[in-house]
Amino acid sequence: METRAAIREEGIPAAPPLFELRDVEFAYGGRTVLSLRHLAFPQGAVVGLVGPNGSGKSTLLKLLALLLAPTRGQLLYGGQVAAGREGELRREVTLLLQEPFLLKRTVFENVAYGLRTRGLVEGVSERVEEALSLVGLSPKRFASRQWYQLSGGEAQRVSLASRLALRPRALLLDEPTASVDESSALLIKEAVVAASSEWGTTLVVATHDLVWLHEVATDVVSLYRGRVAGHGAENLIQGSWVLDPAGGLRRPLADGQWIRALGPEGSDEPPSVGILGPSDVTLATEKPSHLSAQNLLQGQVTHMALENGSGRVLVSVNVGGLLLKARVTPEAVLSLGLHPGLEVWAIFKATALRWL
Ligand SMILES: Nc1ncnc2c1ncn2[C@@H]1O[C@H](COP(=O)(O)OP(=O)(O)OP(=O)(O)O)[C@@H](O)[C@H]1O
Repeated sequence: METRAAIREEGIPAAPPLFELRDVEFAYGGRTVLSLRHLAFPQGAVVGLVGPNGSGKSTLLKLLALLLAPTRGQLLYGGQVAAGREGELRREVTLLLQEPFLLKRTVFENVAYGLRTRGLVEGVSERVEEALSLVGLSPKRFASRQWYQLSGGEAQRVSLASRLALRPRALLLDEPTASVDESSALLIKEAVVAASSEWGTTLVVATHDLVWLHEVATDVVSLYRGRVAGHGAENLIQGSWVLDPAGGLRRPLADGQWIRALGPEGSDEPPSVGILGPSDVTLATEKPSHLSAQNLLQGQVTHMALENGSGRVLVSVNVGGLLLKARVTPEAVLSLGLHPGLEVWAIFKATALRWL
């Protein structure tokens, strides 16, 4: 079956995903923190990893970077098992951490280091200059600076430049803009998107910058407690689910409204997180008079972003302090006159909520 799925109609074999995880588990000291049945990252894709703190994003990136090995299951790279090929693959895959790590040398030496360790002798200066320019650092002004003569944002950009200089096949980024100022963040985002479009670099980015992510990502993997909660902008509705006297479950919102859901079958304990797909949420600008859906929540549009993967618009609505995302067509945005600040009704069925 799998072989057939990998063959396109015209008989040309489809390229295997750059990374593929099959029944992968990872445990720290006996505690399983990742459990992934199947996950594939196509070549040239821009994949976002989202999820609350501790959901396993960094651990997954370290597995992809071949810095950790699965406790169980298989990681495939380019269709072949990665185990045993780590040294070779680490030349193609590079990970940028949240905190910049620089050698105690000049900017030039930092960016050139990886090229030299890979045996490149010719054209090192050109590659360093190209990489520095990509992250918005003038080679003239910065190449000879020492590592301690940089701001946090500049240091992170040098760190990124040292990876871009390698023209990696896969660039893995762990919250690359979390601890830098806005202008550095913009330059970092532009540089990684340029790497993807110029060299076809596969990007996997863990970030809380959802607006940017939905603009550039071809797929968004939502993690929760080490499992895939869904693809795309899933709403993870955590905490405080209680039994509803009218049946099912309900969760209070700060403004006195309630979300209603049907509980997972066969469980006496209220679950901790409900998953609601943004396509299951409908928006209305007037309160509907006839309604079969059990959830009718009043809120305010806070922001809107074009979702690169689907061509739809993700509309974030603040309902009683909870940010709920709805996926709507561009036509619906126009016909409803949606814009930030608008009061709307978010509508979804109690049965639309899934449980992890
Ligand atoms: N070195 C470690 N030793 C033991 N447990 C760890 C280690 N690193 C992470 N963990 C645990 O593994 C789980 C997943 O952590 P991970 O850092 O991958 O999550 P994350 O989604 O990247 O979180 P954050 O958004 O806070 O960076 C958490 O429960 C965390 O406490």
